[in-house]
Amino acid sequence: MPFIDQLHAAERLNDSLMCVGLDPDPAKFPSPWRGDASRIFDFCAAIVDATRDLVIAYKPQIAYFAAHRAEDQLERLMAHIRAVAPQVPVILDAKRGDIGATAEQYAREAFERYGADAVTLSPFMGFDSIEPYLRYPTKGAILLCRTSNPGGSDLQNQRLAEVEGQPRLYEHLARLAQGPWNTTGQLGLVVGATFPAEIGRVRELAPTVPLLIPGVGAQGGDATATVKAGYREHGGRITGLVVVNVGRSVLYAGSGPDFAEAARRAAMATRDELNAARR
Ligand SMILES: O=C(O)c1cc(=O)[nH]c(=O)n1[C@@H]1O[C@H](COP(=O)(O)O)[C@@H](O)[C@H]1O
Repeated sequence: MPFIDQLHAAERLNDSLMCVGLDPDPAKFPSPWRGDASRIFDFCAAIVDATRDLVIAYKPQIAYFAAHRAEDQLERLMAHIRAVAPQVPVILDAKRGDIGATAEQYAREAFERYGADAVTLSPFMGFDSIEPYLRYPTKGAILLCRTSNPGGSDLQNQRLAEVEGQPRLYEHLARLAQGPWNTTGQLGLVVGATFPAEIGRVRELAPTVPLLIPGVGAQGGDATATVKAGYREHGGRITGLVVVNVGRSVLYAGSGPDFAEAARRAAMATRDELNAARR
C-alpha cells in the first residue's frame, strides 16, 4: 500500500494524528538500563509495545542509532514494528540530501536495508537529489520545509527575489511539493510546531500534502494550535492530514521501571489533545 494510504489507514485504525519519535538516548534510559547502548532495541521496543494502538506512525531518528554503532538494533526495531504494529507506517528520519548517484544509495539504505515506508530529506540540493527516492513509487519522501529550530529562519524564511511575487524559500518549496515535484503523489513536508502561522501558510500553498509536524512537547510547540493550523477535513473526509511527532515528552515521561506505562499515559494525553482540536 502506498505510504500516504498507509497513513490514512493507521489514522482510522488508531484514531490518531500522533507519531511517536524514536530518539533513544541511553543517558536518559530508566535506571537499570541508563547509559547502556546495548539496550536501545529493548527501550524502543517497550515504547512501541506500549503505544502501538495510539499512533499514526513511528519515526526512528537514525543518528540516535548510528552514534552508538547500533544500526543492527535499528534493523531489529524495524522488524519488531512490522511484527507487532503491521498497520503503522515507519518514517525513517535521516534528513538525507546528496547528488543523484549518492542519493540512490541512501534510498536503498532507507527502503531496502531498513524497510522504511518513508524517509525525511533535505531538499537543499534540488529535485535531482530527491528523484532517486521517487523511483520507489509507493514510498514516501518528506521534505524539510519550515523546520522547528530557531535557525530554520536563517535560510527558509528568506525571500526569493528572482521568483515572481517574491515568496519565501519555504513557500516556494511548499508549492513545488504540491505541484511539479510530486511525481509519485507520495511527498510530504516537514513544518515545525514552533511556527503555527507558517504551518497555516504551508497548508494554503500545499492543501493536500501531508505535513509531518515535530516540535510539540519538549520544543514548546502547542498541540491544539498545530492541528488548527494544518489539519483540514471536508465532508467527513480528511483533505489535509497532519502527522504530529512527539519524542522526548513521551519517551522519557517516566524514568523508573514503569517507564513504558508512563510513556503510554503521556502518549494517550497527547493523542486526545490532538483529537480534541480537530473535533
Ligand atoms: O524532520 C524531523 O523530524 C524534524 C524536523 C524539525 O524541523 N524539527 C525536529 O525536531 N525534527 C525531529 O523531530 C524530533 C523532535 O523530538 P522532540 O523534540 O523530542 O519531540 C527529533 O527527532 C528531531 O530530529
